[in-house]
Amino acid sequence: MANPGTALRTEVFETLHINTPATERRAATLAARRSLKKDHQAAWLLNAVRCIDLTTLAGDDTEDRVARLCAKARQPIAPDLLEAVGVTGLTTGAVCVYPTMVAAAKRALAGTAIPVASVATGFPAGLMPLDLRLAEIRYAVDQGADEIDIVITRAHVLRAEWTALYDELRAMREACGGAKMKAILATGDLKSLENVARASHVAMQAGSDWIKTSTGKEGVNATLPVSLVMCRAIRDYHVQTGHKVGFKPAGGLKTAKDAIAWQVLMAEELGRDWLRPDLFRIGASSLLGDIERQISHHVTGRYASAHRLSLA
Ligand SMILES: O=C[C@H](O)COP(=O)(O)O
Repeated sequence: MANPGTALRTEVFETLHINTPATERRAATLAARRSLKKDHQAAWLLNAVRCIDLTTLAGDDTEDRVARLCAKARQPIAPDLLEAVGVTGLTTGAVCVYPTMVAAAKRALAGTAIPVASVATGFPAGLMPLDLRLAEIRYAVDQGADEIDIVITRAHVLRAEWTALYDELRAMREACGGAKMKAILATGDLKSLENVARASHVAMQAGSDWIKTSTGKEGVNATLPVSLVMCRAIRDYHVQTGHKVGFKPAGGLKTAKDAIAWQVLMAEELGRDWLRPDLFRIGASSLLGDIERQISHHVTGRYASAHRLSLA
């Protein structure tokens, strides 16, 4: 269900303080969980696949590359491996592309329920006049995008301009129309965990359906401490308003181990509801390869050599 947002309520976050060492300690325990049984690991990895926003956001993207990405989204794991674990119909959560690639992605995914997400608003820096950023959202929606991944103006956070940030996000939300909105906070640019929490609250109050860590292009992208802070903000917002906002870590998630750690975070901090694609996405361009390798290991008992697995 879409998040309608609320009025801007700065009192929710203005005085908050985050204990950084405690956050880092808690995050470190998530990455080190040993309690997951082997059988359960395959199930967790398959769940990660259905939550992946399979992404290509490169300067040399072409319609052919996007078509190949979409073929992978339709069939992310080799059919013989899926059959061995008794799963059918597995797809990724979405594909994520630049606006000019949306039409090609829609064509390649015709007949499936896989949504197309488009970045917009001058991704990745967002340093364009607001009317052009809004026009870009409308272009992507016209092309058929089901979800829009916007970037925020980092300077609004760094200067504590909460009304400006809220108004900008509200305008973007409106430009999305019927498409869902993910707000990319670019946490690597925000300087402090307090700023990450404040930006998370403003993005949710303005009606974002997901809050997302990073573009994948910042110097530091998704980390567990930042994700923990964002999940706590989602939890607080849910308690305050009854609305469930999703979470999307993105940038640098490459291993099956990462996929497990972030799902443990969701399950422990937010509960099992947040392990579904409507409330959890992993933005990743290369994670699928390692997940497929681990599932292959689970099925066959050995690691497949690289030439046996598709190029992901
Ligand atoms: O939103 C997705 C990111 O751009 C993907 O980052 P990645 O290439 O590090 O997986």
